[in-house]
Amino acid sequence: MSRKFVLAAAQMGPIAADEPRNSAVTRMIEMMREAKSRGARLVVFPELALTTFFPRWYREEPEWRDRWFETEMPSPETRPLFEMAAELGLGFHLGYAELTPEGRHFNTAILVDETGRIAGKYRKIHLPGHSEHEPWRPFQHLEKRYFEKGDLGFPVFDAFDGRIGMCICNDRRWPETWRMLGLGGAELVVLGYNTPLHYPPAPEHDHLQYFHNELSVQAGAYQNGLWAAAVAKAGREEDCDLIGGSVIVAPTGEIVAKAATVEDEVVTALVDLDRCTEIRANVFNFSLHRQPKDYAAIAK
Ligand SMILES: NC(=O)N[C@@H](C(=O)O)c1ccc(O)cc1
Repeated sequence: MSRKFVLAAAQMGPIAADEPRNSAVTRMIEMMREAKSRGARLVVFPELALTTFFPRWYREEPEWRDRWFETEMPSPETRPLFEMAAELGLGFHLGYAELTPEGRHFNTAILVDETGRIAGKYRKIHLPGHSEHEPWRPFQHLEKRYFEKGDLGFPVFDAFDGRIGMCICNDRRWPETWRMLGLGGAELVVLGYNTPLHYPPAPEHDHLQYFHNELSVQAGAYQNGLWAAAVAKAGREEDCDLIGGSVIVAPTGEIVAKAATVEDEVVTALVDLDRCTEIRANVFNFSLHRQPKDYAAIAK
């Protein structure tokens, strides 16, 4: 049985603060049709894909925070994505802000299969930024204020005839994320990001933002012998420039597709999950070559 399929990365341009969810959903549905017309089986949307990147603002009112969160999935506004998935036979990955019935807030991503069923969920573990207002910054990065650390670990799901893992944005910079997913048997890792071009704590690194994105994703893919798709919300969003550069990366670490704009843009690649063994049976054959007894400090 061939385990080749077309994977689509659906980069999104900016979402304005006053852009309603149904507008973002309409943009996504258009990209689902585009992905399907190119033969895709799975389309990957960014982190927090339904709204603007609200952690850039400090506001104390709980009602202000909660308006960015989804209390159900699907909801009346997001159901069209699920219906389109089932109609087209096209799975998707979606990042959104999740408010649970118990009142917990997470930065979440789901994997939806070709029948429109939720096949997996992940809640972001490496929350970046800060939790208090820092007025010296030109914009805030308050993920540590508005979200709780994810509580689901790094799960890997059986879907698309393979093993699929997820992570979210800042998680991609951490080798532990990729190794946990690799140890879970992931053959494809999908993720979305909102990465500002300007990094206020170390502006001398601003010119490295695209490089660090590729460096992290290519290393994660190669060192664990898996495919990866990293998908941006990009462009000038409410006076904050976000990088584009969405990529699909092979288990060899090679970039096989890359977005060229900072707008809504679909890029596709033919992904053969069986190619993971090129790496996993050789240089990164975990059972032959890993030395976990010497890695104790990593888990402390
Ligand atoms: N949404 C994210 O997780 N974005 C992060 C990233 O790109 O890794 C990030 C981390 C620190 C910053 O000051 C800004 C952005």
